[in-house]
Amino acid sequence: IDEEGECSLDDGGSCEAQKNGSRRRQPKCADKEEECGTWAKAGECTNNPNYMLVNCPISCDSCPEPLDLPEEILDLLDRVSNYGPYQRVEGVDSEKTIDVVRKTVAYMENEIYGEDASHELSEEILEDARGVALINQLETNRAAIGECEANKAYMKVKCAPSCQTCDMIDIDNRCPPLDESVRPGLLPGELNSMFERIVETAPGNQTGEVEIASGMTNYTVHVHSRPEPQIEKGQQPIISKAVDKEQPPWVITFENFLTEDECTHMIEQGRKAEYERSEDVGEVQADGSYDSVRSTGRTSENAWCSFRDGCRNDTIVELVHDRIAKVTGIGANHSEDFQILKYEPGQFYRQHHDYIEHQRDRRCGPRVLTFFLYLSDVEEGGATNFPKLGIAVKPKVGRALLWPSVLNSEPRNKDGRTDHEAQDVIAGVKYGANAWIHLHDYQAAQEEGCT
Ligand SMILES: O=C(O)CCC(=O)C(=O)O
Ligand SMILES: [Fe+2]
Repeated sequence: IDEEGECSLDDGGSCEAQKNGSRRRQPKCADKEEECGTWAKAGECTNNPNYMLVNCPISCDSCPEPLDLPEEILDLLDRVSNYGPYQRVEGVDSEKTIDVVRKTVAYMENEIYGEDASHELSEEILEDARGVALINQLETNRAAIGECEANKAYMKVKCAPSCQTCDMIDIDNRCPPLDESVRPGLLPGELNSMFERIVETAPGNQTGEVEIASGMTNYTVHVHSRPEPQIEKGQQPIISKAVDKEQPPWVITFENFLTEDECTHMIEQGRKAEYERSEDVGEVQADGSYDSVRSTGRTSENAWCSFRDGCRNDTIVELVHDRIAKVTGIGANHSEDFQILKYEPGQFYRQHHDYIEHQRDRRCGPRVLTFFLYLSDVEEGGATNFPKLGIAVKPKVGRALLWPSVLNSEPRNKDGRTDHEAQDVIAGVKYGANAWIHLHDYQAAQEEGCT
């Protein structure tokens, strides 16, 4: 402390503490395992921070700076360290954040680890509450600014301790089974009748004048593959798996499904949401979600057109979702957010199927249809090829491609014949968009973290 009574040296706060006359102590910061040092040397602090920063803070050099804080808060921070890494609480929301920390610690000590705790969460899930959903700075801050309510699906699982929702980490608690009385997007037999109706009613396929309904375009439909109608000696179409397997699946394209302006607008929306390297579905996590993994079979970039970036509720984007819903007869709530794709020369997506097995038994149900939109012309390459069907569709601005991932007789089950690939773009840039349509309400399932 200098002559004017001010602290002239930056000594990490010790002088300030002396000056204010407050007592100073460091939160108890200790390694909890003997192997901490060895693990830290092996790089585990960066490879496995969820575990290491909680259990080996000394070896990871993550002990907090000496703090000039009241005893009650220091004590609180020590108790937090039983469940997550040390945190700094600072900034404009620090009062609210400290409140969240108080509630969180009490919740963990009593309702989760207390002697009278009545939950039935497994060890694995509790581990997850400390790992994936550990109490960290970011999550308490988010909880403090009301994110537990505003961003429910994510927060209740990924920030469960701070939102006091650890029971929600268990997918069985979070996602009760779907009400059997809810009508699925397709009943057995409706896949064929849907495609037949789409072909028959395409405005561009009509002879004579047609009125284009509001929000719709004057598209024409081309059939690349279809099952021959199998009509019982009377009138009813035969709905059977045997017939499904004998007959080729539907693949149709739409010309002028989108206007050029709509295509440009969607590409721009993708830019706002930011194109990033595309990923595939990875491994199941303790909370029942699946992580995403980079794969060598898919080298494009994509952007999700979600509410988060104001994309899904963009006027044109909504118009396109509604157009697809009118054509398929399946509500836009059954559709995932558009995944807007960008392929530069040399980029591709190797042979795969869009059906995701684990979703068959989830609230959203499986993907039943892919409505694929071509948003740009491509100079050379970039066709969507169906190797098992001998069909290749070239990109063209405004064109759309529709195919099923499931069987007409069993809309929950995969039709393995609609494997496809995005061939290498050779010259130009290809933009496209996937709308994956599910058997059930995908948007509702997504909001609950149940996909
Ligand atoms: O880009 C294409 O033509 C198809 C893309 C595709 O199959 C996918 O994203 O699942
Ligand atoms: Fe695909």
